[in-house]
Amino acid sequence: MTADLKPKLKPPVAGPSADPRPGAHPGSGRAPAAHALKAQARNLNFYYGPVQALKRINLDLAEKKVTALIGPSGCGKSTFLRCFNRMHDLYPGNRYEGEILMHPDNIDILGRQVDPIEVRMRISMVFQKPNPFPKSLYENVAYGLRVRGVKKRSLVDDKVEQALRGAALWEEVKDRLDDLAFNLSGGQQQRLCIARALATDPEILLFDEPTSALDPIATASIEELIAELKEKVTILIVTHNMQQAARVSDYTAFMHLGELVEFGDTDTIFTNPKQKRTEDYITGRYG
Ligand SMILES: Nc1ncnc2c1ncn2[C@@H]1O[C@H](COP(=O)(O)OP(=O)(O)OP(=O)(O)O)[C@@H](O)[C@H]1O
Repeated sequence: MTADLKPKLKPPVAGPSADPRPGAHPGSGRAPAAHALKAQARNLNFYYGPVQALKRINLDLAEKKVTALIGPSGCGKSTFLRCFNRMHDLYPGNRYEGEILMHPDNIDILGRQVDPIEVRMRISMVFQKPNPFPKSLYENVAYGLRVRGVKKRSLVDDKVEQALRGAALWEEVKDRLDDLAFNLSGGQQQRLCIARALATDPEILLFDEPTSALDPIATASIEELIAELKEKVTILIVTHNMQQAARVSDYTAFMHLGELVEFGDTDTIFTNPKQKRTEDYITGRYG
């Protein structure tokens, strides 16, 4: 554990669930006991000032698996995702209730004493539109390391190469690391943002509709990359594209009006949902 992330000790969490039926109740998103847990949202409420955007969300993230968040526009997917790296702290009036426990440390990452900057090192985010900094490729990837105070050039070089390899971009850019990031194609820029997110060795990667601004070929390469990345990291992805959720995820959570309606393994959610609202959504009856 990193020293800055001071643990707020909680009683040990006794396995994923006493209830073996994932998503058996609205608001219950428990991963099957077969998988280790990386994080758990517990009774999570979130408010934008007076507006409650998340209502008692309970969701488990299985370690080194991909969990997709689906649901109609405005249901709270991005709001939920952003709780995981404390993005909402940047705006006054936003308020969390409940917990997000990160394992194995069992730390509540929403705890006041936990440094949000350190949370963002361990839980990195990739946004909808590629958003590289107006800097060189090298400096984009090195950014998080510099924030962490890593100065040794050889170490930064190694980490930058490792992250670019991890994002399947190294071979394309290794001879032009000093070029401006904006000179890359959209798909390359998104992979650069993934490399930037990987450079600090995060344990969880958050993707907020990472391919919605990309063409089908670039989309396919990001989806392939997600399949490779889950060997190393736990992934939570928001997507509007249900085929994408079905292709890339192991688990799917369906949200509606700020609630978690149903959670389960992706095949089951798409072929045999238990809740009518889920079925209506995946069959295109609304949303
Ligand atoms: N900054 C904000 N201030 C007030 N309300 C907000 C803010 N951002 C989002 N909301 C509200 O919170 C609710 C959830 O929004 P959110 O963006 O999380 O939904 P979403 O499921 O990600 O939607 P989309 O699929 O359209 O991106 C919506 O009712 C939205 O209007």
